[in-house]
Amino acid sequence: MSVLKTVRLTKNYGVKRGVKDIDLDIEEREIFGFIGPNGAGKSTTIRMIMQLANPTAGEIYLFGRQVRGEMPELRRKIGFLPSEINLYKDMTGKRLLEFAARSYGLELKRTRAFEYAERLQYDMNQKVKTYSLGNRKKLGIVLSVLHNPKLLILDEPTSGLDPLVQHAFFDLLKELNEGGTTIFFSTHILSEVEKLCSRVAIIREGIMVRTEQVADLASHSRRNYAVRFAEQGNCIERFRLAELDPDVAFQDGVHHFATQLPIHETLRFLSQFEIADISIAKPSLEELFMEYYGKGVSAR
Ligand SMILES: Nc1ncnc2c1ncn2[C@@H]1O[C@H](COP(=O)(O)OP(=O)(O)OP(=O)(O)O)[C@@H](O)[C@H]1O
Repeated sequence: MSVLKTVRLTKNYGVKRGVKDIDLDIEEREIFGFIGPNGAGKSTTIRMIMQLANPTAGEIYLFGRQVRGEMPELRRKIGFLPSEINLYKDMTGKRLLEFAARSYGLELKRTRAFEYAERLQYDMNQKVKTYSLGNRKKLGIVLSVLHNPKLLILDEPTSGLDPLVQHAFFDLLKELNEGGTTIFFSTHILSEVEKLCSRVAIIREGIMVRTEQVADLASHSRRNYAVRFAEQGNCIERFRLAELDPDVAFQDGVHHFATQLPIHETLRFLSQFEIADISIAKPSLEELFMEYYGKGVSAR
């Protein structure tokens, strides 16, 4: 079942670019990553899903129902962590959590909030105005999961968390997911996607460039070649290697290039010449992302 779906979701900020034609479809129990560089449009998309910003065009479906105006019964099934958290500063974290629990008809001590706080090393007895960024984030996280939501939407949840707390937080997310919570989170950090997600959507300059299984990302046809020919020296021009890759480079006797051509075609081309040594490697996930981020990849 689709838990969160957007169809051609678009937001224009006057003449400024927001996001265009965002199509997401997140299945029940997925951990889905929404990755893109700063300013790509992640928060804009999430704010529309959470009805904090009005779409210019497009549709949003939550749990199979189209979102139109306020829908408090849907909101109760969702846990949300905004990228910037504004909270009542004169209250302690505990008071705020009590307040939030009550709004869901729950008693704080009957929720798992104390356990979560301990796992995230969060002292809920301090007043919010004394909080560091990390502590605000921790409170935001506990607030977002307090009511055991079916869908958790997290906008850059790890910024401000130290590595130890991040680790505890990821464990918590995995556990919630195993318990049935669908998770959608935005990030610009690739390793977070690799660690947690089954699928990922890549957004760049307001446009989704790809949605893919994380496991499939590294298995694309592009391969990195390193070739040493029997003939000494730089053979790029002599062997017309730029036909395989205009960015071919020669270093320490080895020719380096990458191509999406089928391997057998590349080898057929290269075997016109005497090869002393060759290695063929899959690109790393990091390289693939840099390609999606950096170059003009056509939207699909
Ligand atoms: N309220 C606003 N008014 C005008 N432009 C906005 C507004 N909010 C966002 N934008 C613009 O929309 C684009 C997308 O911004 P958004 O905050 O959604 O990106 P992001 O992917 O969440 O970035 P980051 O990782 O830096 O948080 C940017 O060009 C930004 O300047």
